[in-house]
Amino acid sequence: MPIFETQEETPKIRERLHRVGITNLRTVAKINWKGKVYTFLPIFEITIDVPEEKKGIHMSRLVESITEAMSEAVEEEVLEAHTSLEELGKCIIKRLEGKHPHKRAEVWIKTQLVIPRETPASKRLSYEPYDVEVGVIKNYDGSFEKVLRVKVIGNTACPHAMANNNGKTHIQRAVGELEVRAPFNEEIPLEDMIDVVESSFSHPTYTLLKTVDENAVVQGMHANPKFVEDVAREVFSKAKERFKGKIHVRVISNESIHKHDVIAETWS
Ligand SMILES: Nc1nc2c(ncn2[C@@H]2O[C@H](COP(=O)(O)OP(=O)(O)OP(=O)(O)O)[C@@H](O)[C@H]2O)c(=O)[nH]1
Ligand SMILES: [Fe+2]
Repeated sequence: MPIFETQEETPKIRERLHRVGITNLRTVAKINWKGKVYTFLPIFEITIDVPEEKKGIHMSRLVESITEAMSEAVEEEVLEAHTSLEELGKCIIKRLEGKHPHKRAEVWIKTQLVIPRETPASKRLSYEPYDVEVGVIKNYDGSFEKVLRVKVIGNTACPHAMANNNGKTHIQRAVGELEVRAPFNEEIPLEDMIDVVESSFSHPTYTLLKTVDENAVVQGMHANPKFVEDVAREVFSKAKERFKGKIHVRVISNESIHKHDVIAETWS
């Protein structure tokens, strides 16, 4: 049964589209992260451009590029294939080049990193989850850039209430987001980006807290009161110092005394 390649027809309305493809695709990815193989369950978005004279793209070829990159990893036991999420993204685009003509491509990988941490007082092991997103973009000129995003949950103790209530204050969880956009070969470890955000709150949060650890967090928060603006400024200045690229910071504090949140955002 012949297949009619309707995608190859010329559309009635001739407009170029910069991003067409697959989003919300869930699959598995194995990454050799510093010599240890980790399994991720990421959500992928993969797009290419469509020229004005083409009606559509051959969607299945984008999925093939992802699944083949995965199986290549699994078969070759991921010892050299993908040493980072961005390497995996670039490998998928390289596979796509052999499958589907295009000028511009993007692969976005959204997942969680779980990093072992020590609790502040009892020094127990606690596994801390962080949302991360890696975008690999092949521009029309063939250059590759990447966008790295981390989202970290910390807390803020309000300095204003503390100054006006003999040391008593309101404390809330806060979410810090840091994005760095840089040329592909720039060395920017996601875990360093996470450290920059996590060290800028009144205090980090932990999954495991024994009473002695809880005491340390409470003491630490009160000793380090921060506005949402203070957290954003600190993340921004540390990120500018440590990472070469375009920096974007956004901090939202889930205020414990309001039914709304407060936000602070800045970028280079
Ligand atoms: N361009 C386009 N494709 C769609 C759309 N909706 C579904 N499809 C996809 O069309 C795909 C099938 O077309 P192709 O990918 O070209 O499959 P094929 O022609 O058998 O495979 P090739 O020989 O590699 O071209 C399926 O994966 C569908 O998901 C849409 O809105 N636009
Ligand atoms: Fe096709």
